[in-house]
Amino acid sequence: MVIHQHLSIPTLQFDQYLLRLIQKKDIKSIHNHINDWNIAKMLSDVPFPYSQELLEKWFETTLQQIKAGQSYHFSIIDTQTNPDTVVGCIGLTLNMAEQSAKIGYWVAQRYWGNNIATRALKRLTNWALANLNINYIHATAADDNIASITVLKKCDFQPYGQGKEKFLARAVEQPVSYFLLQREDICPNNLTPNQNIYTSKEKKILLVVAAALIDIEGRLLLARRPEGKSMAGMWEFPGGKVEPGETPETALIRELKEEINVDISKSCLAPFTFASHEYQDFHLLMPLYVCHRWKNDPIPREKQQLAWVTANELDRYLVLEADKPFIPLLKDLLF
Ligand SMILES: Nc1nc2c([nH]c(=O)n2[C@@H]2O[C@H](COP(=O)(O)OP(=O)(O)OP(=O)(O)O)[C@@H](O)[C@H]2O)c(=O)[nH]1
Repeated sequence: MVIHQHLSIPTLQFDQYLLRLIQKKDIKSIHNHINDWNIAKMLSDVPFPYSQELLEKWFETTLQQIKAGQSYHFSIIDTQTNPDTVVGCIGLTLNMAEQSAKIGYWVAQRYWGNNIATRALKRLTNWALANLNINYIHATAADDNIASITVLKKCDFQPYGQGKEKFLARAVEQPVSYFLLQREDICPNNLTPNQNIYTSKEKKILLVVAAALIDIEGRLLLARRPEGKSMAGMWEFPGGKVEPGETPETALIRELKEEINVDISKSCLAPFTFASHEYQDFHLLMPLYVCHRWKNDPIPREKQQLAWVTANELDRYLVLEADKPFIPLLKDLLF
C-alpha cells in the first residue's frame, strides 16, 4: 500500500452513532437541518437561506474531492432511530502541501445536549491522525460560538490565534479563534511500563530493535503505528522491545514474526546503524539491522498499514523522531 493512494474509508463508530461518508440520499435531511439560522450563522461558508440547489452543487464538488482523496465528509448517523437518520455532519479538508487538514462540523439543533459533536470530533481526529498523511488538524470557531469552542477544548485542540472571517449567513466579518490539534496532543510518546528499562541517572534507557527490510526491487518496508498506540499515524521500522533474557537478534526475529509474519534467520540480520534518542519520558537505544532475505510475504498482523517505499518516496513518510537520522543513510543504501 502506498500512502498517496486512496484509503478505503471505514465507517467510524462511537456508541450508538456512526460516521459514514455523505451520500446523495442525505441531501434532504441535511438541507432541513442546516437551513436553521442557529446553525447557518455559525458556519462561515453557509448562506442563509440555503437553497437545495446550492447544497446539491456542494455535494457534487465534495464527492469529487472525496474521490480524489482531498477531503473526507461524513454524515453522523444515529443507528438507534433509523439507519438513515442524519443528526449532523463532520468533515476534513486536506492541505497536502502542508500535511494538515481543516475540520468543520455541526449537529442539528434538536440533537443538541447529547455530547454528539465532542464524540464525533474525537472519533474522527483520532482516525485521521492515525491514517491520513497529516501532522495536525486545525479548526476555526466564531468567538460567539461558545458551544463549539468548548467542544474543541474537550478534544484537546489548543488555541493559537485570532482573526476575522466573513460569515456568509451574517454577511459581515466576524471575530474568530483558531485552534490546532497535533498528534502529540492526543497520544504523547509515553513510556509503556516494561521490564526492559535500564535506569541511568538522567532517564530510563529503553532497548528496542528494528529492521530495515529491503526487497529485490530495492524498496524499504515501513509500518504505520495504528490508532490507539502512542504516536499513531507515524511510520516506523518493524521491531520492538527486547524482553528480559533475549538477545537483540532473538527479539527482532520474534517481533518480525509477531508483527508481520516473516521468518528471518539470525545470519540474515546485518547491523546497520543505531538510534540514541531522548524522548520526553525515556531514552531510546535502538539498533537497526538491514535484511534482504526472509520467508513469507510481510502481512500486517497488528492492524498496522505497511508500505514498500523507494528511496525517492522516503521523504514523504512521517517517521518517528528517533528514526529521522536513518533516512539519509537508507537513501544512500537504496540508491
Ligand atoms: N518498533 C519500532 N519502535 C520505534 C521505532 N522508532 C522509535 O522511536 N520507536 C519507539 O520504540 C518503542 C517501541 O516499542 P514497541 O514497538 O515494543 O512498543 P509500542 O510502543 O509499539 O507498543 P506497546 O509498548 O504498547 O507494545 C516505542 O516507544 C516507539 O515509539 C522504530 O522505528 N521501530
